[in-house]
Amino acid sequence: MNDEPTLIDLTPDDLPRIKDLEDTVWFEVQPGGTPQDLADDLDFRHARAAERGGAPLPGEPDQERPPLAGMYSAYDLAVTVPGPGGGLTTLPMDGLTWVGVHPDARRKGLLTRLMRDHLHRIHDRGEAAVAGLHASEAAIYGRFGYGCASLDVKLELGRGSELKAPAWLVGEADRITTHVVTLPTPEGMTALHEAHLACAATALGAVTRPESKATTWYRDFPKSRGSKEPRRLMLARRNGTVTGYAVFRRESKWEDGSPRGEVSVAELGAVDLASLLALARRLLDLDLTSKVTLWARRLDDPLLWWAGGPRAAAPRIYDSLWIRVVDLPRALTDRGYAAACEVVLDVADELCPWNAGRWRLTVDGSGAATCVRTEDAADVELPVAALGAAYLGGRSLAAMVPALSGRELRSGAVRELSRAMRADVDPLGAIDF
Ligand SMILES: CC(=O)SCCNC(=O)CCNC(=O)[C@H](O)C(C)(C)COP(=O)(O)OP(=O)(O)OC[C@H]1O[C@@H](n2cnc3c(N)ncnc32)[C@H](O)[C@@H]1OP(=O)(O)O
Repeated sequence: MNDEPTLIDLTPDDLPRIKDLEDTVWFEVQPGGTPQDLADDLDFRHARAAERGGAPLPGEPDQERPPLAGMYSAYDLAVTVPGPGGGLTTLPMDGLTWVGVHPDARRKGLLTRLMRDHLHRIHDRGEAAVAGLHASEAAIYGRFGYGCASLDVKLELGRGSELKAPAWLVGEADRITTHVVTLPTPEGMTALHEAHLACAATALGAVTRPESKATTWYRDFPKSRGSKEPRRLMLARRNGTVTGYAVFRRESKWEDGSPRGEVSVAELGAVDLASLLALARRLLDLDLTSKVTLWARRLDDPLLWWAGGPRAAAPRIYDSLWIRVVDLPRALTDRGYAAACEVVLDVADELCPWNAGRWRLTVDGSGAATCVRTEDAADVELPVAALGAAYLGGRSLAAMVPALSGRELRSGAVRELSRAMRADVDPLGAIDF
C-alpha cells in the first residue's frame, strides 16, 4: 500500500469498487453477480470506507477513483432485551456488517480505525445505545468492547422425529393451521415482515430487520443457489391471525433410489408454544426429505427438549450476537432487571472513553434502573465487553467477571449485579445480518 487511506462515506457511485473489495476479501463470487446487485443490500446512511491513497500500483488499472482498502456498513436493527418485571422490551441496535479489509492492507490497524469511526458515529448520532454484530471469527471483536451475548444453537432432526410435547399443547397445536408461500414476492415479504416483528417482540434476543430492508432482505439469486429451491415462507394461523412463521428451503437429494431431501430453516418464530409446535411438526413432515436443520435456536429451546434433548437433536453451538454498549447510562437504563440492586461499577473502555469510569447503577423493586456518574468507591471493576455479554441476560456476570479480568471490590456485589441482569430463559440466536 502507498499512502495512508482516507475514511470516506460510500454512495451508490462506489458500487463497482465495493464489489471489487468484497470479491477480494470474501472470495465468495456470485456467478453472474453485478455491482448493482449490492445496491439493495447496503444502507448508504452507514456505509463507510478507507480509500487508498497514492498512484496505481504496477498491474492495476488507472481508475478515476482509487481502490478501497477497507469498508464497513451497518443496519438500523432492533433487539429484544429483558424488560422490567420479567417482561421484554425492544431497543434500537446499530448492527455492524460488511466489514472487510483488503488482503494487502490487513494487520496495519485499518479495522481498528474503522471500528473507532463506527462506534464514535453511533455515539454522535445518539439513536442506538447498543451496537451488535455477527463475527466472522470469534477472536476479532472482544478487543473493541463487544461481548458474545447469545449462542446460535443449530439443531438437526430426522424427518418424522417425534416431538413429545404435553397433551394440552398438542391439542392447541392441532387447532393451528399452516400454509406455505414462495418468497420473495411482495405479498410474501410483507407477510414475513409482519410475522417477524410480532414474533421477535416475544422472543428474548431476537433481532429485527429494518423496515427499509423488509422487501429486499431475501432477494433470490437463482444462479448462485444451485440445486436449492427458492426460499419458502410457512405461516401459522389461529382463527385467521398469524401466530408464527418459518423461512426455509429444501434441497432435493436422492440416494440409492430413495428421497433424501434436506430442509434448512433459517428463521422460526412463534408468539406461543402451540404455534411453535405446529410449525415444527409440519417442517418435520415434508415429503421427499430426510433431515431438517434449524438454525439460531437456543439451548433451552422447547423444540430441543421435545425432540429428546441433545442426544436426539445433535446441537452444534456457535457464538451468535455480539453486543457492544455504546452509551452506557442509556443502555443500562433502557433494559429491565430481575431483582433490585445497587452497585458502583468501574468500567474500562478505551475505545469509547465517555463510558469509562465509575457509575452508580440502582435498580428498584420493579426492575427499573437509574445509572449516574459517581465519585464513590467502586464495588466492581469490569471491562465494557462484560456488560455487552451480559446484556441479553443469557450469560452470568458472576462467571464472566473473573474470566474477563474484572474484579469484585465489595463482597457480594458481583452476585447482586449478576442476578439482577439474568433473564429467565436463554436468548434466541439472532437472524443473519
Ligand atoms: C461484523 C462483520 O462484518 S464480521 C466480518 C469481518 N471480516 C472478515 O472476516 C473478512 C476477512 N478479514 C478481514 O477483512 C480483516 O482481516 C479483518 C477486518 C478481520 C481485520 O482487519 P485488520 O485491518 O487486519 O485489523 P487490524 O490491523 O486493525 O487489527 C487489530 C487487531 O485485531 C487483530 N485481528 C485482526 N483480525 C483478526 C483475526 N481474524 N483473528 C484474530 N485477531 C485478529 C490484529 O492482530 C490486531 O491485534 P493487535 O491490536 O493486538 O495488534
